[in-house]
Amino acid sequence: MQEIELTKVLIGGVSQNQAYFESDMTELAELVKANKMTVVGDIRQNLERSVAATYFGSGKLLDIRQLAEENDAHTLVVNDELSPSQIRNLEQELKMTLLDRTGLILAIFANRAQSREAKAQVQIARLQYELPRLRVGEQANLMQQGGGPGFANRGSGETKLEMSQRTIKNKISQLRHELKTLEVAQQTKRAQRERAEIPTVALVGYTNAGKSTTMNGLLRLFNADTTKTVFEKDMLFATLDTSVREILLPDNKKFLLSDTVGFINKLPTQLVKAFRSTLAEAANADLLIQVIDFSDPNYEEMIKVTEKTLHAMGIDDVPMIYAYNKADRKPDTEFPVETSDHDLVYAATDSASLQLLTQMITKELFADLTKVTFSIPFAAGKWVDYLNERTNVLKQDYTADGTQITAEVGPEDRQRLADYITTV
Ligand SMILES: Nc1nc2c(ncn2[C@@H]2O[C@H](COP(=O)(O)OP(=O)(O)OP(=O)(O)O)[C@@H](O)[C@H]2O)c(=O)[nH]1
Ligand SMILES: [Mg+2]
Repeated sequence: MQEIELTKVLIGGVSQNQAYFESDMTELAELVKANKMTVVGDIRQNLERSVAATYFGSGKLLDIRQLAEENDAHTLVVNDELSPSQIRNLEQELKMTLLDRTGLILAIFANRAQSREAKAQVQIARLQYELPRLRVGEQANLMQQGGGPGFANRGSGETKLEMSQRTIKNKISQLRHELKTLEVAQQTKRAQRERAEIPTVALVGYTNAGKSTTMNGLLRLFNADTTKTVFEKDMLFATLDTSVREILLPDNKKFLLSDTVGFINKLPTQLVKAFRSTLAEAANADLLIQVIDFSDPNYEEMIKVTEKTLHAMGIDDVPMIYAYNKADRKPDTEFPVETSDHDLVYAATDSASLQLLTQMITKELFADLTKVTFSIPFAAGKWVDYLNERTNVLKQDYTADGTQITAEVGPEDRQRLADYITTV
């Protein structure tokens, strides 16, 4: 019963005349929705600086109380990360449950995490967030009971009311250890792929920009097996796990494409750290595609947030294509258009757009391919299979001595098959 009531929330924020306050609040409402709660009221206050003890000024607290009663709301979600004492004071004054932006994002991640790795990462982040907020007594931390507004009952499991700081710290190191083991397995997989020399591309960007839709579009265009598509939805943080898929192009070139977790303004620092290993796919990629929701008036700020987050993750030196998506929603915008070598305007739902994106990816990944003719004796026939499987074969003739084969190959293959080269 209580849980149903807790899903009705008020959202609130203190504006210090920030340029992006309005869109921040809209985003907060979206986050609330993504956490399966309903916004029934909205409170804003213009202050030079938020109040140290209670975030809002005292007059505003009365307004909030009234609005909460009128709308039967028992939870207040605020747009900033509050200090533990601010949360405590507000809960006491308002007789409401308080959830700050960080707590809300952590809650979404906790409810949405699927894989063991994502679950462990999110749980570490949550425990780090809770550590300074541990409380004893009757108002004790709702989140730990699993029945709070933030976290659904399933998931993290650490439900004891009085979990001591030490227990939490132990739990964190245990989870870190578990994560290490999982990471080793991932690294092995990555190393295998690297040995196979298949170039890798990672889709990165702000949450809801269209990364998963782009991935699925490319899969539908080039892969017969459409069971490999990933989850896409108009919801913040639809994707929490990295998925890697092979894209095989008609000319036999192939690359691996990964879909990754989206970023958001004020992404909790605990999560940035937690997701570093998930984003290892992006860090090790040969090329990043930054997907941008071009139809969002705030897209430039979203690019900044993405770049800042990538930088915080130590991902700085990977070449990037800026893919301005959802052009179909932007009036008077022509698409698909390659605006420069590293920029395109497109729609992930449009196949001509996906073809253009593929061309740009191909140009970047396979720039060092050259046309080479090999003469391969029958005894070395396995190399004929090798070339047919792995490269774009342009011509193939069978002669008395063996196979004459012309293919587009990279420097490694040229070296590997150097003995058989006839013309370059
Ligand atoms: N009109 C239009 N909608 C799009 C386009 N690309 C994506 N969308 C929609 O945008 C929403 C978000 O798409 P996703 O692909 O799930 O976004 P994402 O970047 O993977 O988001 P997260 O996983 O949350 O980080 C979905 O409702 C898509 O249908 C596009 O080119 N045009
Ligand atoms: Mg996604």
